[in-house]
Parts: sequence; structure tokens; C-alpha cells
Amino acid sequence: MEVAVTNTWKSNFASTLTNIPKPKKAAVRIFTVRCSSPVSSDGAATGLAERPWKTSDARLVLEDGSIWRAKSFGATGTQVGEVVFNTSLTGYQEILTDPSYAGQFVLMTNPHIGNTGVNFDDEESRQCFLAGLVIRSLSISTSNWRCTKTLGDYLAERNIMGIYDVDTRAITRRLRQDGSLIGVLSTEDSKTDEELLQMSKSWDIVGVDLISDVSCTSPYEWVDQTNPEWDFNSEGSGEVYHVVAYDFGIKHNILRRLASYGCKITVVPSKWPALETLKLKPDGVLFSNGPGDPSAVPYAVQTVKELLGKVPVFGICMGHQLLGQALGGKTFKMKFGHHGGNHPVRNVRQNRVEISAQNHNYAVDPASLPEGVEVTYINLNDGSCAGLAYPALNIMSLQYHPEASPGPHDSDMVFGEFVDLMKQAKQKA
Ligand SMILES: NC(=O)CC[C@H](N)C(=O)O
Repeated sequence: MEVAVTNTWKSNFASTLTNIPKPKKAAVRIFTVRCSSPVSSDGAATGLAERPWKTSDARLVLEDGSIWRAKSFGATGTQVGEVVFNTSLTGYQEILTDPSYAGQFVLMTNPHIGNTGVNFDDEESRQCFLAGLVIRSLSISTSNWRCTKTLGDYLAERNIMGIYDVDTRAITRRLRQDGSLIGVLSTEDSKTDEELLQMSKSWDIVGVDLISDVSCTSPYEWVDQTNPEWDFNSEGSGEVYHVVAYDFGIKHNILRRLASYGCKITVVPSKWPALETLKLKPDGVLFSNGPGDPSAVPYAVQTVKELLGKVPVFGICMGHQLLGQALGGKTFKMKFGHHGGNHPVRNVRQNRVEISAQNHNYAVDPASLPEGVEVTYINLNDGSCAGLAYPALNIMSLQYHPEASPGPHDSDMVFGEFVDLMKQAKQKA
């Protein structure tokens, strides 16, 4: 089979690379011509000048047969995953440590990444679960008062592959047109393009339980609140409400926000039985975000079902999708999902627009939900369901990330609404 080769080099980015001479204008022109020619891989047939540096040492091979040559940083090896693009301008460390990205390559559409390095405070989980990072330009300098390490060193230590000097705009346009694609990232010369293509074609993210790999294995208490210096919203309710949080791949900032709103939190693993949760006598249960296909985790849907109506519940992202299924609704895979910190949503109850942080490839089909379930938020980019409520059973959920990290804080007050839901249910009991 014929494999298309995509040249990703753009001469005007040469100045952002380390330890290489800036090409002269004439050399760039020749190089561009040479690279667009399918004639030769070593340049001999064209008779054109050799480049004085190596232009690529990694390949991203997509299932559609396109090959994207790039430079590697972080770990080396070969890795398969689904490629999604994220439109956030900042917050790459939070994105790297969001467990919902397990099984995915995150392509950042913002072209300049790595300039603030990484720090101790911006971790959203205990490790990086994503398949790899795809960026246009890796910052050659790292500067921030909180910085403890460069992005490259951080990824290498965590065994995560990254590539740069790749045309992220072209890949994004392809994903927008054709939908999310499976890809294989490799730094191994011994693997042929055809082998990598076959790998990408024989792997799928649909139907795979990715939650089991990212969830904690035993329950624990969470106490950390948002650093008061950065907290802007929570007043606390005066009373302490006990929340059991199901860890399907939970982001730390969900826990910090709940703690800042005055909750005592017990985090439990994804397979923690509903009965054991009820024994803890919680005032509320949170179903967290998490990676992959909600239809691949029927055990989690069953747990949600067993808790509905017994205790107020709040679902975030994967938790929202599991709630949708537990209520009898259907979830479906979107074309390329929503990943970024700039998604407008309409808060239907308050009739206002909030800018939200999103990261999901699946969505709940609101038409499949039973009577009495309200759509509380709508994504204004595509009209998809961004939040649900079922007041009769004290259920609320959001398809997106009110805890931000990274992203805007417009929807932060939903943590207060969850506290109110617990308060009202307690008063009625
Ligand atoms: N952030 C999340 O919880 C993601 C939910 C789910 N994995 C999806 O992609 O739709």
C-alpha cells in the first residue's frame, strides 16, 4: 500500500531550535523544493545541497496513512493512541496530568509550549497518563518563578513521548475534517512506515476500560484546599458535608474546590461497591472525570444506578456520561470532541453564557433521557448537552470541567450548588 509522506518543515521556525544554524534564505528555498519532491530520501537524485542538521527523528503515523516527521523530546520508543487537539493557550502541565487523556496524544494548537517549564503545584494527578504530546514549537528557554524543571526533562522522567517541529495546524485541520484519528508515534528507525500504519489501524480506543488503569486502588481522605492566595470564590457553607468521590481518573482541582467549599472528602476507587459507599453515610457522592468510552465500564454505570435517589450526586465529565447512562440515556462518540479552555456554554437556568474548560470525546444524547431530566447547560459551539439535572433524585452533572485547571473559572459556583443540594437533602431527611 502507498503511504503518503507529509513534509512538516517550515523554515521560519528554524530560529526556535537549539544548537542549529539559522538557514540562509537560498538554502531554505532549496530545502522546501527538495522536501516536496518524492524523488529521493537522501537528496542524491535531486542534486540539491544537504541540510547541515537532522530535521526529524520521530514519525507520527496516522491511521489515514499520513506520516508526519518531527523532532522528538521526552521519552523515546513507540506508542499508539488517539490524537486529539487542545485549544488551551496555557496550562500544559495540568493537561499532561489530567488522567482523562489516558490513551490519547494531545496536540496543542497553541504553537509555543514549554516556556514556563513545570512546577510542584500544577499537578492534576499522581502521574502523566496520556500517550504523548504533539506541539509545534518547543520553547528553547524556560522561565517562571515557580519553575522547577524543563518540560523535556519532565516528560523524559515520566516516560512520556513528545514531538515538536510538526505542522500542528495541518494535523488539526485533518482531525476537524475527518474526526479523531488513531496514530502511532515512534522514534525507532527499525520500524517501517507500513508497520507503524498497521499498528495504528489495529488499535482502537472505543470499548476499552481505561479507568481501571488510572483510578486509585484504595480509599483515602483528601484535605488540601485551593491555596487561599489564589482562591476567589468559595466562602464555605459553615457546615461540613461529607462527600464520597469516585475516582475514575479524578483531577486534584475537583477535590481542592470541594474542600474549599467546606467538604470532607473520601476518595474511593472506581470499583468501590455502592453498598460500601452508603455505609460511609455520605451527604453526597461525586462521580469524577475519567478517560475513554463510558460504554466500556458497565460496572461503573451499575454503581451509579445503585446510588441514585439515595444520596445527592454530582457527575463531572465521565461522571456526567455515566449518570446519563444510569438514567437510561445513551452516549455517543463525537467527531473530534471538545478539548480546550475556551468553550462557551449556556447556563440555561440562569440564562447566561459561561466560558468553560472542556475535555471529552463522548457526549450524552439528551433525546434519549427520560422525562424529568433537564438539560441545564448547552455547548454553544455545537449545541451538544453540557449539563443535566434531575431534581427529583437530587442529581446534577456537567459535561465539562468547572474546576478548570487549566481554564476559566466561570462555572466554579456549581460546587456551591452541590453543597446546597446536600444541605437541602439533609434538611428534608
Ligand atoms: N474528561 C473526561 O472525563 C472525559 C470523559 C470521556 N473520557 C470522554 O472522552 O468523553
